[in-house]
Amino acid sequence: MKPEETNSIDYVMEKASGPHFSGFRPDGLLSSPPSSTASPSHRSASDSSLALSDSNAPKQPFVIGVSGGTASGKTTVCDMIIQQLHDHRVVLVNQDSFYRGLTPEESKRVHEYNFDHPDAFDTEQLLDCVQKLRSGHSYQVPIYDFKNHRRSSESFRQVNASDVIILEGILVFHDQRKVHALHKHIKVLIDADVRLARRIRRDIVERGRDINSVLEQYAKFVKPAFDNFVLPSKKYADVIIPRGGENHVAIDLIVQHIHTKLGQHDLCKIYPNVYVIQSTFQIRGMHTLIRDKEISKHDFVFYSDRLIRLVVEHGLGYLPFTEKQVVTPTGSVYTGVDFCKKLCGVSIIRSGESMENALRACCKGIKIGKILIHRVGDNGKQLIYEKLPKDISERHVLLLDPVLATGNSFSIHLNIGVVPFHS
Ligand SMILES: Nc1ncnc2c1ncn2[C@@H]1O[C@H](COP(=O)(O)OP(=O)(O)O)[C@@H](O)[C@H]1O
Ligand SMILES: Nc1ccn([C@@H]2O[C@H](COP(=O)(O)O)[C@@H](O)[C@H]2O)c(=O)n1
Repeated sequence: MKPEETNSIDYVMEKASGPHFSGFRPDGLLSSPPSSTASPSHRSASDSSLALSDSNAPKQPFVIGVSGGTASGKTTVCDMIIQQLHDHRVVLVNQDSFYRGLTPEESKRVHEYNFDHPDAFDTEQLLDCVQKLRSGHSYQVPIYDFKNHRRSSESFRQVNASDVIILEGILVFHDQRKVHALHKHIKVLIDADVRLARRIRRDIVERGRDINSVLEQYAKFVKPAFDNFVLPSKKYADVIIPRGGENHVAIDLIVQHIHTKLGQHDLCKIYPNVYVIQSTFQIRGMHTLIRDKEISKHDFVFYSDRLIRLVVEHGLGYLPFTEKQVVTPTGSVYTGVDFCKKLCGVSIIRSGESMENALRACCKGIKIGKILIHRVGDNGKQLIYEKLPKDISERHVLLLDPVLATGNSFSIHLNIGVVPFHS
């Protein structure tokens, strides 16, 4: 196929007559969405693309600290960030969960207890938690009850390893060891009178307090601790969010920044309908072989071909199918699927002939209208992105040649991508 034909996707689309898609999608028939290096388990079964990664290595999570005075809107801001990062695995760790439980003696004199002093927290345990999550382990986070000032003895909240860890609390920046564990420091600042008003309402409604005890505690402990411990760390903040959760602009900017840090160059980030096939040792083994400069030509072709077939087979699973019933030789009815015999476009990014041949071989019995080949060089991801057709979300399957990335950094993240149909 000539390079100029790579521009003819529009032509293929226009030529296509009638609806291309049946309402039926074969998602349920596919294996469950794989873990991707980019946004692993958050992809739903209805996400309609896949890509194959050869890197099982867990990425270092991005760790953010959000601090600020009591009732400044820290939790609200974190919730908003988490909502916007829906395509990533994000966990919130509240410093509050690590309050030490009061001894019976302390409980009797609770009005004299300073919950706003750093010693009120089990900082060692909090650091242990952050450390474990950073290194990819899950953690059983305590559940703290503000009404009786104790941790639950039976239940924990299981927090799993994630792409982003958000650590939230009044004194997150107080301990230097915590500060060092964080990649970004965010401070929520809001007028003291607004905070006090919100705290009064919250503590009465949610934390079982009365107005007098809230005001007394505020004057005796909360305000002095804010002045001594919370406010001074403002100078270490990377981002200050005035007006808390009302500040949508600041929150959007933070989310954008996190997206960037998590790897904007992943194809998955650019094309949200791409997802990653879980890499197996067998796949990694083949990638290892084809990258080895000592490999013989015969073996290179052999293993590349196997990889290519894998991606083609996966890609074809995303073509449009309709439900079809057949009668088996024993007379029973089998409900299966049949390919919608409508025109499809299939784009192949940088094809040696092997990819196209594998596709044609795999497509026997399926009418692929046209195969479009996008030739790109293999020496730089930028080139690959530029060459990707802009309309890949519509009406055609796009395959990335697994050999494409051999030897360049792009391959570490993504070797094979299939961007299939959108319904
Ligand atoms: N922008 C806002 N407008 C009105 N109430 C708010 C706003 N942001 C937070 N609140 C309320 O203030 C209280 C404290 O907010 P929260 O986010 O839990 O603060 P923090 O985590 O800093 O203690 C909650 O009851 C919350 O519903
Ligand atoms: N048993 C407790 C524990 C803590 N507090 C107060 O909670 C505040 C921190 O929580 P925020 O959600 O407001 O950040 C802190 O100011 C403590 O005074 C409490 O009242 N009782």
